[in-house]
Amino acid sequence: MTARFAMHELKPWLDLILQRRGRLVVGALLLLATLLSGIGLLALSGWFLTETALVGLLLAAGTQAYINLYVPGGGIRFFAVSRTVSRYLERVYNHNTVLQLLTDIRVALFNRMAEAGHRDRGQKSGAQWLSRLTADVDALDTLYLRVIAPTALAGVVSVLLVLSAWLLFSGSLALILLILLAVAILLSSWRVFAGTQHLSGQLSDQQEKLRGDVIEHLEGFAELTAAGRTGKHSGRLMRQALAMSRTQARVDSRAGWHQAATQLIVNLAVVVTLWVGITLFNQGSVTGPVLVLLPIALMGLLEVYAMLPDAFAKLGATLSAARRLNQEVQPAPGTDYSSAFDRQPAEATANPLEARDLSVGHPGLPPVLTHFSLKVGPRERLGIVGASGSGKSTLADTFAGVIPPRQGKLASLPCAYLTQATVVFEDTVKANLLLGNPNATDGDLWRVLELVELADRFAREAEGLSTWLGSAGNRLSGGEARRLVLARVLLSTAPLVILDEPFTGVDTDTRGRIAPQINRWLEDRAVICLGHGPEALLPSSSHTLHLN
Ligand SMILES: Nc1ncnc2c1ncn2[C@@H]1O[C@H](COP(=O)(O)OP(=O)(O)OP(=O)(O)O)[C@@H](O)[C@H]1O
Repeated sequence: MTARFAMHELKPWLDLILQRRGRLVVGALLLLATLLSGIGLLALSGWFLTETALVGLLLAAGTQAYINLYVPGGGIRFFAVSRTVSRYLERVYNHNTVLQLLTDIRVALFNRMAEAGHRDRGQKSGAQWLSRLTADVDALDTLYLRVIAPTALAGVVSVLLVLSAWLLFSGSLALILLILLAVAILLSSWRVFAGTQHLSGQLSDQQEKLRGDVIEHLEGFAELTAAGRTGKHSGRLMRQALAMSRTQARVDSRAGWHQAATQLIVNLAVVVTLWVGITLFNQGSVTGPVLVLLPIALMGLLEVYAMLPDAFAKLGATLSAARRLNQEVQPAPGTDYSSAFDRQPAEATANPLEARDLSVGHPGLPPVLTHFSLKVGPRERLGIVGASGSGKSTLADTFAGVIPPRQGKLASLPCAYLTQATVVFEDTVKANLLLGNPNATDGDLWRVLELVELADRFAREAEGLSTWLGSAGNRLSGGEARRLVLARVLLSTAPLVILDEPFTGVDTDTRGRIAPQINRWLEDRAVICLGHGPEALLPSSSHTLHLN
């Protein structure tokens, strides 16, 4: 990846980060104050020790000499205190900034994902989403604190030390230091990035894959155990983990070598400065204490240089994170069918749903149904039946606006949609139901639970409507979970209701009792019900469409 391409991937996120440039500048100044205090402390202590040693030698030789202990002593205390205080403030302030950046990035990401439409969201596993929304976002939020601020700081402090060398020592030493420090910065930043970018990106992909596979392993543990495959499966995970740690070791080794080389160059700068200083001292151009001041200050510079290789070794992973997130927020080419989908306000159309010459299908795949036209009138009951794979759910997803139509025109009033998948959120019964209608009262919730024959089930629980349903509703049976999500959809007041296989997992007797009640509950609304056969539908379908 070229530098320009790298910048292109990072640009939207950098623009976002730079919106807080006031905080970034204050944070960088606090970092600078910490570093300068550290360097000041080292340099002044070195100067002071040398001065006292020289005065001691003079006194021992019987020569009269004196030293002012108070001014340098006060300076050393000042730097010791300012270093602690600025370090503390810098940590608190910059970590606060990073948390604010994290919020900005998450909010921007969610907004842009919402703008980009639904697309093929369902094709990614939960683990992949977890990776996108945590690891990838985290990689971006540390960009400022790990990469931008320390690099800028290393540059500024290096320039200050070069200027000091020029003023205190000589122009030629300043030139040599300028070259050595520039090489050190390039080596610990750009060279590390160039040498680890590919590996670091690979590492981030391996981490995402391993995380997903481990979650899948845990989720499918019962099935794997029943099939006697846990050993083989975990062996595969171990091999993946091993490959990942090998990549990590290669990244660390490259960063380590560059770190060693950087330290060598800075130490070389120290030796050169000392050597030039001794020559100048012998010529009487500098005093002994000033001679040690600059080399020790250069050693203090190592503190910030040491941070760079590790940060730049992770930059490749940050770029892959940015690339993945950019893909998430941009509509994929050829999948923007927004013009074909027209969700009109309730009063704009007489019919809750009208489809004309519609083609439906999943992005990137051939359409499942073509030239499909349909009108659903107010209070109409339409049944759609078809064999497995005939395209019922794809059609329902299109009607509900989850996937855009491939061709044709679709106009629809707002709808309540019961998908084929039973999705129960890790929350209470009440919170799960209120998703269907946030204005529903507790009385409404009990009524709809009564309708789907779950009221007794939750009335028996000590917590009633506040009963916690566990991860993915795992405290419910399959049929109970289905009836709960059905209740959620029934609570909605949308004029159109789409029910995809509403009774999956519900026994025939219960289905026979609750289906007529659902009919009455939805009396005023249009209903599209989809299933494999007529028995899966609501009993009162006014007509039934057959898909092949
Ligand atoms: N998320 C998806 N991405 C890509 N293809 C899909 C996706 N979901 C379904 N398909 C494909 O689209 C076709 C229609 O599937 P769909 O789920 O609409 O059928 P269905 O009639 O609802 O089947 P079933 O009764 O088994 O639920 C199938 O060939 C299926 O493989």
